[in-house]
Amino acid sequence: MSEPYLIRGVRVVGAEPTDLLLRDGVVAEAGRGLDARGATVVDADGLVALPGLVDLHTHLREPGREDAETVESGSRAAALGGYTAVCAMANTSPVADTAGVVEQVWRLGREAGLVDVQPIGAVTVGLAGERLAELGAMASSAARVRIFSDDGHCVADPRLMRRALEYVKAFNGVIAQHAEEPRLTEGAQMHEGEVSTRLGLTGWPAVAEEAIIARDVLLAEHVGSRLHVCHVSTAGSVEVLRHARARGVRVTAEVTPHHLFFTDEVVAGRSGLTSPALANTGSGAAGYDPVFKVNPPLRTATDVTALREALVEGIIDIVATDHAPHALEDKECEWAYARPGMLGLETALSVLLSVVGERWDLIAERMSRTPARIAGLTEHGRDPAPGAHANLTLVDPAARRVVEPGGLASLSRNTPYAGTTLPGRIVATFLRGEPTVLDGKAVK
Ligand SMILES: NC(=O)N[C@@H](CC(=O)O)C(=O)O
Ligand SMILES: [Zn+2]
Ligand SMILES: [Zn+2]
Repeated sequence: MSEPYLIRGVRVVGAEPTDLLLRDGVVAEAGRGLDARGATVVDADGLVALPGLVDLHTHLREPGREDAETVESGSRAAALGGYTAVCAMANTSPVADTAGVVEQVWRLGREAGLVDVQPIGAVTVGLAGERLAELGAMASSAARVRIFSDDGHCVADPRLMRRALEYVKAFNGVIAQHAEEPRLTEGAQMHEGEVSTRLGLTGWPAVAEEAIIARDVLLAEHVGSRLHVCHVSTAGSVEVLRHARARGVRVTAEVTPHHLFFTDEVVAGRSGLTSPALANTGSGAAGYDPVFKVNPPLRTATDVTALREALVEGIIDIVATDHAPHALEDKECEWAYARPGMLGLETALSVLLSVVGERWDLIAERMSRTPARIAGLTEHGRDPAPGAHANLTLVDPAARRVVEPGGLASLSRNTPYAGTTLPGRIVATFLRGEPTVLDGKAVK
């Protein structure tokens, strides 16, 4: 059993300061002026406690690309970002399409012991989009997989998608779709629009995303299954989701921090929004910087505004990082050859703070409670109150920091926020009452 911790004077989800006693993995007591009784005291004056953040969309790269990230390094990045649980995407090598691979990832997560690593299983064998993977075996494995995704690829075949949705109903699973009609994005390099025309890069049209979401919400409605939409990036997608919600379709959706923050203008070397958070964006001044290459691509200011409004309104349920580490040789090369994807775990909370301000209840809802519910992670996503598992993070909202790629715990360096000043700092994170981060540093 872990030693007890007394967190002194913390504002739980922004409320009036109180003390929290963490003992035996749970919040044992809450209230002012608690007796330390041998517990280690953490002075949390001015800090806000949030339920430990839960990321529904993380790429950990193990097995296969341990040079870019491992379960351990990604877990450390997650803890430093305030996370207590992450869902690990299946596009590893080998692909997480069998009980064996998901159990391996799950076990590596337990060994690292920094966050709960919940593996996501592939929908199709090898992500090839041809036949269903062993969904049932992954669900009944030790990893207890409930989310399935071919992320990186779209399950483009409508009949396969239908069968996957039907199959996972038996164990209340969910299919997380990377919505991209592949025929509409062949050779695509960035968002299709004014900027792509100016730069002479092949465009990735918004309709390639919207068409798949429209199809999938209709399929989910038809078979009565749960659908989750990964990294929603366009205003049109928000409208499709709004329509589906009104019809009572069981669909949830995520947006990434980067789609809330950047526009396609950064590809041309300019910041596209007039938000003060963007005025100090330090990187990308030269244009064509592959750090901004991502799938789906960064969109227009109209899209960013629609995504922000949808997140506040709840049409988009959660923020998920799509943390996508890539080795130097895959990113520091010509735009066309660079892999898509950017880091996210260590900056997500700060980015959301810069976008929505100190709306702590909204932040807790979108970054912890709802993602925990979608993933079925019952030990997570509960506000720190007596009886709850002691999975929480302490944030200093007054702190500011300049993001330095070399200072990140991720093995990769592809952060789009290099040189950017962001608000907020994670001071401590606790997983079942044990600190994984203290004084802003990883404990192990
Ligand atoms: N987002 C990305 O641009 N890349 C992701 C795959 C994905 O999320 O589609 C990756 O695995 O690198
Ligand atoms: Zn994806
Ligand atoms: Zn992804």
